[in-house]
This record gives sequence, structure tokens and C-alpha cells, in this order.
Amino acid sequence: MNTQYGKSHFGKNKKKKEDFSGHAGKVKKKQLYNSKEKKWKTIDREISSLQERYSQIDSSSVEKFTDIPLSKRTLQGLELGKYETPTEIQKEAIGLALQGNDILGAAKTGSGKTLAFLIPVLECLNRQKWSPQDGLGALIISPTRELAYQTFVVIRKIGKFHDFSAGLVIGGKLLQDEIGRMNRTNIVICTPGRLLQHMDETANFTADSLQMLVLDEADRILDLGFAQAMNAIIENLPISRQTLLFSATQTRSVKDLARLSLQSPMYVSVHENAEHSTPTQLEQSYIVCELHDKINLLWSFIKNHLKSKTLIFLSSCKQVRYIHNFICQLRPGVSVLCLHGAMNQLKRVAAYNEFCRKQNAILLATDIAARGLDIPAVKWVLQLDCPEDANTYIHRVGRTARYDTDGESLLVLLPSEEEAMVQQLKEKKIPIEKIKVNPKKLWSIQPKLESMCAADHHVKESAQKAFLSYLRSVFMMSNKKVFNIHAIDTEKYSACLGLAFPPRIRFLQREEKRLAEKAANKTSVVKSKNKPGKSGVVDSLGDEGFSDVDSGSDSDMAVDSDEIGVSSGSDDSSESESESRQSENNLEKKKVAKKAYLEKDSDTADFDVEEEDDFLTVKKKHMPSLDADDKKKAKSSEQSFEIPQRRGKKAPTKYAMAKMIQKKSIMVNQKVIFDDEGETVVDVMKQSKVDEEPDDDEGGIDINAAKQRMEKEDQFDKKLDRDRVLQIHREKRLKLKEEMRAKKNKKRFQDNDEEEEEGEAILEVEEGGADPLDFLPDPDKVYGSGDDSGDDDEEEEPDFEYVSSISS
Ligand SMILES: Nc1ncnc2c1ncn2[C@@H]1O[C@H](COP(=O)(O)OP(=O)(O)OP(=O)(O)O)[C@@H](O)[C@H]1O
Repeated sequence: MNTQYGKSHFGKNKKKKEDFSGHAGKVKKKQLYNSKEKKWKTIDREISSLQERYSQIDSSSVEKFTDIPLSKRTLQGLELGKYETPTEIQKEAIGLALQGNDILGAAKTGSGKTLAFLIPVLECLNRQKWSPQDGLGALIISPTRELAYQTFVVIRKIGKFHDFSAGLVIGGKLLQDEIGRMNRTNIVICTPGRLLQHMDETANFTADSLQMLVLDEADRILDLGFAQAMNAIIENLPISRQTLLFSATQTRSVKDLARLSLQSPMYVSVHENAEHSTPTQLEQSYIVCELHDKINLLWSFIKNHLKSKTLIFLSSCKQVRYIHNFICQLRPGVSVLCLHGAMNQLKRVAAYNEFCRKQNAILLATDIAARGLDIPAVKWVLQLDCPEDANTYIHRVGRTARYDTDGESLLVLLPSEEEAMVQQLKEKKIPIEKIKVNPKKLWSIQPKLESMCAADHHVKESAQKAFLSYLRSVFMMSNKKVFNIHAIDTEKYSACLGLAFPPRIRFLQREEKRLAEKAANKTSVVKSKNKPGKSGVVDSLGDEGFSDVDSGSDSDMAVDSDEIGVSSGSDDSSESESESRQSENNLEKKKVAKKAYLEKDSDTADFDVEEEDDFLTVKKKHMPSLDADDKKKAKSSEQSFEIPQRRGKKAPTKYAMAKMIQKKSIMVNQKVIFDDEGETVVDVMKQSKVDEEPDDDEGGIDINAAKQRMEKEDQFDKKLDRDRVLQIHREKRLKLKEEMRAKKNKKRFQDNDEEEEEGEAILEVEEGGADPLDFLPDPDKVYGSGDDSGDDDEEEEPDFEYVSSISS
């Protein structure tokens, strides 16, 4: 595998090159051609014999990896990783994938799904004799940076003997560092946000030749948090590809699968009929505890498990930060680390690597650590805050009891959460037992926290943020049967965090006020809805559009003002249709905002969480009801545009503005730039090749036509940009060629003529002799491990700093 840090095959070639240059005079061009021809013939023979065996694969008779028709190079890689016997999911899925099927793979956590998709990826590219010049062949998408990194480490190991290049594209570093190498990477392991950024901004990066798409943790990748990014990514991928989806909680949503255009997918669920959906070696229990006792419980747990490796889940970044800080200050006698999405990339990597290395340690984390991470020897998973749903529970506890090890998990539930949550877990076939803690054995750290808060206002602020962010997370949860913010005694909770007074919970006050107003206005709103002249887009954003979210505490989220595509029909049926579509949009937006808030992985992009605010601030478009000032401003801006709108409702959308401009035939100003001679300057990038919009006698905006126009414009822009980049590259190449030529001429005068001729011939054979860039220093040498000796020693753990750039 030619990764930036890999040294296997690429390293060997290099060694050969050095050897040849040492004996330049003795090696004949013809011999080299012969040996290359021989090599290709052997590879061809191997490939066709493997392909012949594909149809005979019988998973029930597979005992070792050698029983599966895999290339020698993959088998060597598996041997290097000490993988001998395939697990159930590997036996079932690898064979079907080799036969070319699309796969929906589901198996318990820690059962080896990673190899079940990595092996087919390597075999698929090997079968097609893929090389770095062929560009992107396989795309592996993971929901978090840590998981992508982990997958990258595994593919480096098992793909060590292949010729492909692989790259980790995960954000947290300069995009510029990766741009040059994107189009020469065969296997890209990435997070959705960063991949999309490359698709948008790296002009010469294309996925046109993609052979295989893998979604690890597919249900998470396809859920609302990533919906926008994934839709855009999928649009850029060719339809004729093989798609593999894997997760412990696999999606079967027809809607999700339709987005991926799967071709008769095979559902491989090896544990579907198992008694339980969690690993058998995992012991699971829960306790019921008041919110204000949780901190004492946590401290007591840590003090009682100093010799264990424990992963503790909390629901928000600010809680993790506060609890981590005070536990560190109280010195429990074990290393305490933290991992959450608001940390910078370097700290995130350092914490992850340190926790992997340690024998005994505590890691406090949000749900960014819930999925896929294969951290060795985790003994305990403690869920101090209730998971969002049973699936999240399964992934969180799955960080322990992996493969053939055992582990324990403890879930802490509030009395108000117990009934509904336990019910959900039972429905998901999760065996969990209630246990009780002796309250006398709990340590009390409240006085210590109080004195810490009193002594340092930073600690106090941090405690306030933790307090509000926890309440906010409960408030935003959609399952109100489990999460009931009104059941929380906020005074006691703030006191247990060391605060003398509970901070003001403005979002709750606003919500209560809104509900009260709504109850009072209900009848008058119904009347006003029936008044004539109130139809159209703005109307569709009225109270009715929000009526279905009243029960949800995160109701009244502001509608994205960029939102278009809402029907503006004035008849009743289209109005109600637009209303329901709008309310669906609102619900989706709320879920997305909630996910981003809870996880705040920077790769999920599009969400702002302000660090310095007194509690999380989601971008205005996701905020619950506007406060009085905002309402006034919104209202005055509405009035200035004279848009008929109901009292105290939303600011006009761009769509509404466009419609109003069109209706009133307002001429919009145009910017004209003149040069020194007074001539008009035309910006070629802004020139459109798309025909002008045809005059529409019927009036109104034809959304579909506008969309098509935009797409054409977009294609035109992309082409312009691509041409520009190609031109730059062409110029660079020519310049290099000139330089090389000049150098060669100079050398020719200095060196022995005969030797020079031989050496040149050899390089031509080795490198294909075509591109002068091939003679440039190996970029791996600059960024990579720096060791190109080509020996088979175990590589050192790659430095996370540079793994986010990719190989050449
Ligand atoms: N065939 C095998 N032989 C030995 N160990 C294996 C084999 N396959 C996987 N493992 C080990 O099992 C562990 C779990 O594998 P992996 O991370 O692929 O699980 P997973 O099913 O993807 O889990 P999750 O659902 O949590 O993502 C890893 O440490 C991996 O090295």
C-alpha cells in the first residue's frame, strides 16, 4: 500500500531504482521489459484464477481467510495483522461482495465489520489492476475523524503489499495540504464534511472512476445530521459502482437506501436471530439516581475503579469540559482524559491516542466516541447521561466487550427516564438488570465544588455552562417520554455542580411564555387564518406550520431564511400541502440542530456553537422562538418591504423577497466595473453560457426551470475552473520539463557519455518515461515516515499530525 507513511511497495520500487542506478551499465533495457511482462502475466493469471473461484464461494465451508479466493497480497497483509480466522460477518459478507453485490451488513459491535468491507475494497481494485494514475477507486466514509483514522490504520496494515495509494481526508488541517494529492489517491477514507469540501473546492478532484463506495456506520451517515452533505456527495458519484453499508444498527429505511441507488442489495445480518443485540460477553446494568446525586456517583465510581479503563459518556461538550476539569483538580489517582467535538484536532488526537495506550484511565466523552472506536482493553462503559435512543445505547456499550474480550456497562437513569428507556432497551433485545447503590457509600464532593466555584470565577462560569448545556440537551431531545425537562429540580442540580444560585434558563422561560401566548391566541389565530388575502409563502409559515411541534419542547425553531421550494399556490389544498412540507422541514432542521449540539463534531459543519456565550447558541436559523427585540426587528424589516404577514411571525424568506420583487417589477441594481480606458470589464468567471430564462407568460417562478439553469451554470463554472487549473498544471509541467532538460544537458557534459545513456534507459523503463514529474523527489519523503528502505518491519504508529494529508 502506497500511503504517505507506507513504505512497502513504493519503497521496494525505490530500492530497485537505487540498485539499478548502481549497476546502470550492466542491466539491459530488454531484460527489464521481460521481467515487467512476466510480472503482469503472473498477476493476470492470479486474477483470473481467483475470479473463477468467486462463484463457488460457500461461507459455511470457510474456516480460514485462505479458504476465500483472496489475492496473495491481501493474504500477506492479513497475516501481518495476525488475522487468521474470519468472523461470522467477514465469512458472509466478503464472499458476496467479491461476487459484486451491493451489501447491507449488520453485526454486533466489535464483531469485525471493518475487515468485512476493507478486504473487498482491496480485492476490487486489485482485480482491476488499479494504479495511482487511475485516480479515486474507492471511497470509505466514516461519521467521525477518529473512526476514519482507525480505519486508515487498519487498511495501511492489511493493504501494505498492494500498489494502491490511500489517504485520510478528515478535516482539522489545511485543505491546501491535501489538494495536490487528492486526484492521485486511490482509496480515500474520509468524513463527509471534508470530502464535500474537496468536491467543491479541489478543481481536479473527480470521483468519476469510483468503483466502490463504503459507508461505515451507515445509519449514522444517512441520518439527518449528515443528510445535506451526503446528498451532495452522492450527486457527484457515478451510479455504476458497488456500494457496501455496514453498521451494528443497520438502516433498512427504504428512503435512505433509495438515495444510494443500490442494485438488488444483499442484507447480511449475522446476528439477526440472536437472543440479544449486544455482545454476549457484555454485562449490562442500570441504576436509578437523582440528577443532583450524579456527580457524587461519578466520583464514587471513579474512586472504586482506579485500576480499570473506563469510558464515560455525557451529553454535551460543556459538561465534559467542566467535569473533566474539576475531576483533574481533585486528583482521583488515575489519568482522566476528555474527548469532545469542541476540542481542537491536536488535542483530540492526543487524548484518543493516550487513552488507547493506557492500561488504566478514564475518558470522559460525548457521543463522538460512541461509534466504531476500537479502543483496546476498555473494561467499563459508564453512561452518566441517558443516551438518545436504544441504538445510541448499543453503540456506546459496544466500546467494551469487543471481539473476544469481555466488559461491563452501567447506565445511569433519572427516575423520570427509567420506565420509557428500559422499555426501549427491552424492545431492542438488550439484557439489562437494575442494580442499587448503597447511598451511604457515595462520596460527597459538593462542598469541594462549591469552594472551587467560589474561589475562581472561570470555574463558576464553566459550571454554569455545564448546567445550561445539560438542560438544553434534555430540552432538545425529541422523545419526550424519556426526556422531561420539567421533571428536573434545577436548584438542586445547580447546587450539586457547586453553584450558589441556578443560572437563568432563558430558553425555558421563552418557551413557557410562548406556550402561554399560544394558548391565549389560539382562537384568534384560527380566525385570522381564514381571512382573505393571507395565502402564499408567508402564510404557510404561520402558526399552523408549527402546530405539530407543540408537544416537542424544541418547537418554534426559526425557518431557514434560505429555504426555497415551498409551494406558493393559493388554493386550499396546495396551501395545506406547503404547510405540511414546511413543518416537515422545520422538524428536520430541529433534529439536525439537536444532533450538532449534542455531538458538535466539526465535520458535521453548518452549526455554530459559540464558546463564550452563557450557553450553547445554535445559529439563529435553528433557534427556538425569537425574543422580543428580534421580533421587533423582524417586524420592522417586514414592514419596510410591505410583505403581508401575520403579527409577530418570521422574517421573510429569500423566496418571498424574490417573489415580491418580481411581483412589483422592481429593477435590481447591477454592478458595472470599468477599466482605466473606461471600457466595461467582463469577469469571465461570472460569464454565463446558460441561455437566458425564457419569458414565461404565466408569470411566477418556475422552480424546476430555475434549478436546471442553476445546474447548468454550476457545470459551466466547474469547467471554467478545471480548465484554469489544467492550464496552470500544463505551464508548471512545461517549466519543469525545461529545467530537467537543462539539467540533463549540463550533466551530459560532465559525466561519462556511455553511463549516462544506460541510466536514462533504465529510468524510462522504471517510471514509464513519460512524465517529467515522475523524476521529482518522492513527496512521501517530505511528509511521510522518511523511511523508504522497503523492509517489512512493523511501522511505527503514524503521527496524527500528518496523517490527515494524503499520499501521493
Ligand atoms: N478475523 C479476525 N481475527 C482476529 N481479530 C479480529 C478479526 N476481525 C476483527 N478483529 C478484531 O476485532 C476487533 C473489532 O473489530 P471491528 O472494529 O472491525 O468491529 P466492528 O464490528 O466494526 O465494531 P463496531 O460496530 O463497534 O464498529 C478489532 O480489534 C479487530 O482487530
